[in-house]
Amino acid sequence: MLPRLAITPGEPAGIGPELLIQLAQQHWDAELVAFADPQLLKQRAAAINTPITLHSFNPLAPRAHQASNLSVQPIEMAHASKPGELDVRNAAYVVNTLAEACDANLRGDCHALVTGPVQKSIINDAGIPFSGHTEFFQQRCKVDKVVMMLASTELRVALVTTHLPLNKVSATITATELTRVTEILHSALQQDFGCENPRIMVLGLNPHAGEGGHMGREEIDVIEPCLATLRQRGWQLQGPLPADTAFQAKYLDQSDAVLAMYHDQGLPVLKYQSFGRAVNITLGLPIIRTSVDHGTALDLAGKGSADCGSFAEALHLAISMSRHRFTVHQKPEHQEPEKQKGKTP
Ligand SMILES: NC(=O)C1=CN([C@@H]2O[C@H](COP(=O)(O)OP(=O)(O)OC[C@H]3O[C@@H](n4cnc5c(N)ncnc54)[C@H](O)[C@@H]3O)[C@@H](O)[C@H]2O)C=CC1
Ligand SMILES: NCC(=O)COP(=O)(O)O
Repeated sequence: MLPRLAITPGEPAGIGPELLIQLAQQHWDAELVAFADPQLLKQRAAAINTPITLHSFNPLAPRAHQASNLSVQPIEMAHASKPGELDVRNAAYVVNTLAEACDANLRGDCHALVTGPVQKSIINDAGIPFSGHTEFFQQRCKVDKVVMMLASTELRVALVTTHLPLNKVSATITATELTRVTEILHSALQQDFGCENPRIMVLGLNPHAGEGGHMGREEIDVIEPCLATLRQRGWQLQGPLPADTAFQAKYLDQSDAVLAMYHDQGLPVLKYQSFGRAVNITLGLPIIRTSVDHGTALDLAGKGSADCGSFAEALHLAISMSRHRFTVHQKPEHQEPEKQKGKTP
C-alpha cells in the first residue's frame, strides 16, 4: 500500500511551512498531502530558494511522492503571512487546516496525520479556545480520552496530564484518570510499538515520590493503589518512582515507556536527550497522528536554517504506523521491537 499522509504545516509565520518544503525535496515512499494555502507554500519555497511544484489533491487518484512536488488540499489564509510575524487574522485558517486534515483521516481519504507546530497563543488571542492539537483532535474525533507520548530512539515518555496549569495537575490525577491513561498507553505499546507485555515505569508526582507521605500524599492515596489494581491484570508497572532519579539506565533499560504525571516533569528530559529527533504521538485516537517535538521557532522562520529532523521522524513514523495498521496479515519490517533496541518503531 502507498501510505497517504495528511500534513498540516501549522502556524504560517513559523518554521512549519519551510520545513515541509525542505522535506518535499527528499524521496518518500508515500503520498504527502499538504492541507494548506498553496500561496503560502509557494512564497515560503521562494523565500528559502527551494523548488516546489504543487498538485491538487485527488482522494481517488493516489500519487506517489516525487521530489520537489507536493499534493495540496487548498485552504485559504485570511491574510498574507510574513515569516516571524504572527497575525491573529490567520488563526482560524490554522484551525481549519487541522479540522480538514483530521476529517480526511476520519473519512479514510488519508492513512495518517502529521502536524507541524502551531502557535497556541495566537489561536487563543483570536478568541478560539485551543490548548493543543492533542485536545483538539480528541474533541474532533469524539473520544473520551487520549494520551500524549513523545518518543525518540532512546526514550518514550507519556503524560497523565497535558496542557494544564500546574496548580490543576494534582486534582486531575484521579484513579479513574490514571487507569484510563495507563490502559491507552499499554494498548498502544502493544498495537503500534510491538511490545507484547509492555513495561511501564510510572513516576511519582511529588519530590521523592512523596517521601512516605511527608511531601505529599498523591502517591499513597491515588497512584500506588491504582497501580496495584492494574498489576492484578498481569501488567508490568514499576513505581511510582521519584522523578529526579528515575531517568537512569538501570530503570530505563527495564521499561518500554515512562509515564510522567505532567508535561514539564517528563518532556524536558526527553527533549534534553533528543530535541530535534523526537516525535509526538497522540495515543487513543481512531486515526494515526504524529507531530514534531518543537514549536514554531518564529526567530528562525523564513531563513531556511531550522532543523527538519523531528518533522522527518514524524513522517517516517506515520508511514510505518500506517503500513502496520492498514496492511492486513503482513508483518512489516519495523515490527520486531521486542528484539530491537530503539524506542521508536
Ligand atoms: N507541536 C506543536 O504544535 C508545538 C507548538 N509549540 C508552540 O510553539 C510556540 C513557541 O514555543 P517555544 O516554547 O518558544 O518553543 P520552540 O520550539 O518554538 O522554540 C524553542 C527554541 O528552540 C529553537 N528551535 C525550535 N525548533 C527548532 C528547529 N526545528 N530547528 C532549530 N531550532 C529550533 C527555537 O529557535 C528556540 O530557540 C508556542 O506557542 C508553543 O505553544 C510548542 C511545542 C510544540
Ligand atoms: N510539548 C508538546 C506540545 O506542546 C505539543 O502539543 P500538541 O499541540 O501536539 O498537543
